[in-house]
Amino acid sequence: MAENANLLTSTQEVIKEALFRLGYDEAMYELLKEPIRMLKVRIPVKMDDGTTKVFTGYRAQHSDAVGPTKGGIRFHPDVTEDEVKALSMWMTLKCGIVDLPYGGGKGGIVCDPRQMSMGELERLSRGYVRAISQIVGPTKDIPAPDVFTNAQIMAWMMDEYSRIDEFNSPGFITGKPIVLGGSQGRDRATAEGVTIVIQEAAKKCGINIQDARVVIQGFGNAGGFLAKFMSDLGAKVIGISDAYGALYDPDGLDIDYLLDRRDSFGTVTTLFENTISNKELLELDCDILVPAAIENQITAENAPNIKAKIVVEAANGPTTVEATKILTERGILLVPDVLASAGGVTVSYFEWVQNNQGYYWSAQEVKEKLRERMINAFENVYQTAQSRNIDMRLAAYMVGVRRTAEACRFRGWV
Ligand SMILES: NC(=O)C1=CN([C@@H]2O[C@H](COP(=O)(O)OP(=O)(O)OC[C@H]3O[C@@H](n4cnc5c(N)ncnc54)[C@H](O)[C@@H]3O)[C@@H](O)[C@H]2O)C=CC1
Ligand SMILES: O=C(O)CCC(=O)C(=O)O
Repeated sequence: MAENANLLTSTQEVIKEALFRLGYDEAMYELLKEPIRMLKVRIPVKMDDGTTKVFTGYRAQHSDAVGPTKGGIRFHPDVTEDEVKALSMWMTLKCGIVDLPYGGGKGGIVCDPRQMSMGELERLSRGYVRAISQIVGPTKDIPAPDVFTNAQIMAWMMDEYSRIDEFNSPGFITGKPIVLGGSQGRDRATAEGVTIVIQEAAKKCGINIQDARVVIQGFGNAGGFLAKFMSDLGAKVIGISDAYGALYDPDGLDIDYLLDRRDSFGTVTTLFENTISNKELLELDCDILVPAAIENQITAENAPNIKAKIVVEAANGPTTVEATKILTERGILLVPDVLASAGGVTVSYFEWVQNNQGYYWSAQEVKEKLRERMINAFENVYQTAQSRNIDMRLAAYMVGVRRTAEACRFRGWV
């Protein structure tokens, strides 16, 4: 049978199995198999050359049974409606796994920010907020950064929403600059969460981080901070990549140097002649492999060739359902995205809480609170997988979907 690389339908397969194993019926699956709300917008933007270009954007809200919806906004040429829907469903699962009072949301704009000026990006960001303003807000749906979006874009969006709302609304969006109500530690939170689960997974597999060889696909917010944290812990980061290629050194790469040379879109390999492909990178001999870029990177085709002992998904959706089965059967511990990358939304939640109370925490406080949630989440998913003899992705879906299903039941929806 051909492999299912459609992010939405493959997510639905696992959600269905998770719900049925938890004892829910077909009606609950019918409710949770798609977002409750999906807005498609067209955004006209005046370009620097005087022309007008019209961009397509989406905002999906998977479930608001538990609380407001929450999730990032992606600027990428490959954004599709199904991708945004699947991403919003994964946010519901993440929030359930780390126990945040949210449902999942996600947004995306089909564009290539690498080809746009700062002025064009600002007008696009503000236009998107105007287009979706009726369905978002601090108590409805709270956006955040994702691929090719950053604190500056969050700042423009917050400013635009505040104008519409006629009120300074820092709680509308997270991942803001600190001076606009951003939280300490949000910029590094995704990678910090990934580092914590790598440490927990390594303990389970008897791997000493200081002896570990690590390969990371993607060198942006998630992959870049992660490479730094892993090399600071004494691991040897032997491979990294970006959208254009990969760098490999069996003796370990100089991460500080590469971070210094990287551009704001996480690109660094274009400065080097001696590169390998992303495909080759994923199959390198290593102990820990971290896909931290985009979806559908580990498939039934290359899963048999993966040499890592642990695969930790910092990216959303990098491994197909079929590849998950192959890796699990091969005895490779796979820590799924909805668990591994939940550090970002966890500190986003902390940011929103701080905005709501108007009192701000120290970096240390944020770090400790994040650590506690990530360790509990890892242990909960790991024990579920062990006790039910299922793979870590299905276990994570079971842990993640349970609270939303319960909330739907108590509300009398199903
Ligand atoms: N930023 C965050 O807080 C969170 C990010 N994630 C996920 O982590 C992944 C990376 O996100 P960020 O680091 O925030 O994005 P980013 O925009 O900061 O960096 C993306 C990196 O991926 C590379 N990349 C893009 N297209 C690629 C391709 N076709 N092949 C190989 N590499 C490619 C880019 O060159 C760049 O190095 C995404 O899946 C995102 O959804 C998950 C949770 C939170
Ligand atoms: O920080 C957030 O609210 C969401 C981050 C996100 O989009 C993700 O975890 O995929």
